[in-house]
Amino acid sequence: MSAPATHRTPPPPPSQPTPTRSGAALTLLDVRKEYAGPAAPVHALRGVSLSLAPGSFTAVMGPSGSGKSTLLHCAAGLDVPTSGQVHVGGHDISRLTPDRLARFRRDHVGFVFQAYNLVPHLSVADNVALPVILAGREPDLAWMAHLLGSVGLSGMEGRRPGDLSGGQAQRVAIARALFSRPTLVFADEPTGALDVRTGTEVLGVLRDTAAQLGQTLVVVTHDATVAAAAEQVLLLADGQVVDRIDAPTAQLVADRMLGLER
Ligand SMILES: Nc1ncnc2c1ncn2[C@@H]1O[C@H](COP(=O)(O)OP(=O)(O)OP(=O)(O)O)[C@@H](O)[C@H]1O
Repeated sequence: MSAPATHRTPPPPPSQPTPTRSGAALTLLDVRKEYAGPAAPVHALRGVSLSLAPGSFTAVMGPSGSGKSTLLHCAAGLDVPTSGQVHVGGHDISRLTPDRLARFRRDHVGFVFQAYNLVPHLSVADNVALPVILAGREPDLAWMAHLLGSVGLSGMEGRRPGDLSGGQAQRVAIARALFSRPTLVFADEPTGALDVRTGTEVLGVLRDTAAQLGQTLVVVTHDATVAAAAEQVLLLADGQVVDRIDAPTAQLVADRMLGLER
């Protein structure tokens, strides 16, 4: 990945180098996002450029309101930037029509939310298969069995979400996100609703399964321990990437975050 900082150096100035697009799983070029505010527009992203290598695991951290979720949503095709480009597999997805963007998400993106977003009256197996069924495709049941085994849910196919612990429910959400074999997997605070031990286990499941499948993983988190499990951490402040930490440790991430919040 090329992003705008070097290993363990002070934060760079806000201007960011343009990364190369060749061979990257995901490239953002000068992405800006404005929302209408009550008085003035809110500048949620102010020119983010980055490039993620295929199969890499990146954590995104930053103070509340710094633009983390907006960044994830623009990169995943859940939202459209006001300007700038989002390249996936050589295509700029930032200017697709809503229909084509929906098809892009269905075929290329897995998303894990903090609140699991499972359908309560459907079984574990049906929750996992739902996006594929809604896309009009036949679910691959052998793949389902493999995936549920990988996330530690073998034998729980018939349970309803209400009969699962928080950690189990998030494992179902992870299996659902990975079931269509997406190239990009995004997770917004996937451990935010879990206790520390369960969160660590669930994150390990997400990281290991995505690594087995060669997927590019991007996780937004407030937790320095979660971020330290990534290969690199991007720090956002006021809508810009202001630092990057390679080979992060929890202490290093916590220290840099403290620096940002001062
Ligand atoms: N739909 C929206 N309409 C108007 N403003 C928005 C909208 N979504 C986000 N914002 C604003 O954009 C800025 C960035 O929000 P975003 O949710 O991306 O930040 P965040 O870093 O993910 O915050 P948190 O850590 O609190 O979840 C904030 O000022 C927020 O209030």
